[in-house]
Amino acid sequence: MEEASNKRRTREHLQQKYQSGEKIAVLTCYDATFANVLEKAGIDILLVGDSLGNVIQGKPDTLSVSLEDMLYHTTCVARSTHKAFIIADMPFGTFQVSPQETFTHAARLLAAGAQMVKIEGGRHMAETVDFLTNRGIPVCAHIGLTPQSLHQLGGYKLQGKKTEDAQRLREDAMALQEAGTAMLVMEMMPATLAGEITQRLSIPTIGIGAGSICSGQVLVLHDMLGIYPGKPPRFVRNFLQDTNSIHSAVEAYVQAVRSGMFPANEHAF
Ligand SMILES: Nc1nc(=O)c2c([nH]1)NC[C@@H]1CN(c3ccc(C(=O)N[C@@H](CCC(=O)O)C(=O)O)cc3)CN21
Ligand SMILES: CC(C)C(=O)C(=O)O
Ligand SMILES: [Mg+2]
Repeated sequence: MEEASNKRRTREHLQQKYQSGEKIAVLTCYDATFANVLEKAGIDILLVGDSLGNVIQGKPDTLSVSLEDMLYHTTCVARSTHKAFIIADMPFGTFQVSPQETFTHAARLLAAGAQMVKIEGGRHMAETVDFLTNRGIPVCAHIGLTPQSLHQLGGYKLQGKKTEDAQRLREDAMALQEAGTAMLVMEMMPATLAGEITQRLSIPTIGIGAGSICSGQVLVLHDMLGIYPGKPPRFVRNFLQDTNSIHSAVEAYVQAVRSGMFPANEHAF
């Protein structure tokens, strides 16, 4: 019934999927043509990620992606879709200063067509999540490997390996949920830790390099098509190599996420 509907997906649709135990399939998307393919292939959520700094702009990291960049790509994705749920990343520097300033920036992303914004960070972002949530802006939080903290973390590395780091991530997740977070991305964390957090929370979790127990999965589109240059991270699977079109590759991804076939142990930590 839901799949037949031509209306824009809402948080209620996602909540229904989450409660029925159906896995949520997410991919990043930055432009109109791919957005159209992804929507037709049944992707639940299109994430306009700040990974566009790497993938679209050819930068070494996401740190210099601007709000204007995010607004432009969010507009492209929103304009060309009619039912996909769209989340936009808040880029580095636009959500750290104050909840008030963050609201102003997040409101622009919603005006550009996003239904939810994503913010990197743990318990220290709880106040901002609370502020936005109470003023009409749903927030997805992002913990574990938070690429915007590259220089703080010392590289794109697995997070939560030490007992005390794992405990901090558990507490971050609880604090963010408490503050009203609608969804939680967990990146590059041990599968057992991400699974434990998922079972403890009452909001959907979306994993990337966080094992198969999460409520859903996300990958960077160009990674799962095998066209991003360089050695892909361990959590990436190339879905294009066994099919003959991008549409089929994306359908295979949706199917693999829904059936629990992706991620396999080889993609997890
Ligand atoms: N194309 C692309 N894909 C991504 O997943 C991605 C981006 N860009 N840009 C922003 C961040 C950066 N991310 C990254 C980048 C590198 C690794 C990586 O090299 N992982 C290694 C392990 C490194 C280690 O533990 O020391 C791996 O083999 O998984 C992981 C995530 C995830 N995000
Ligand atoms: C990989 C996902 C979670 C992301 O934040 C991005 O694409 O920017
Ligand atoms: Mg991002």
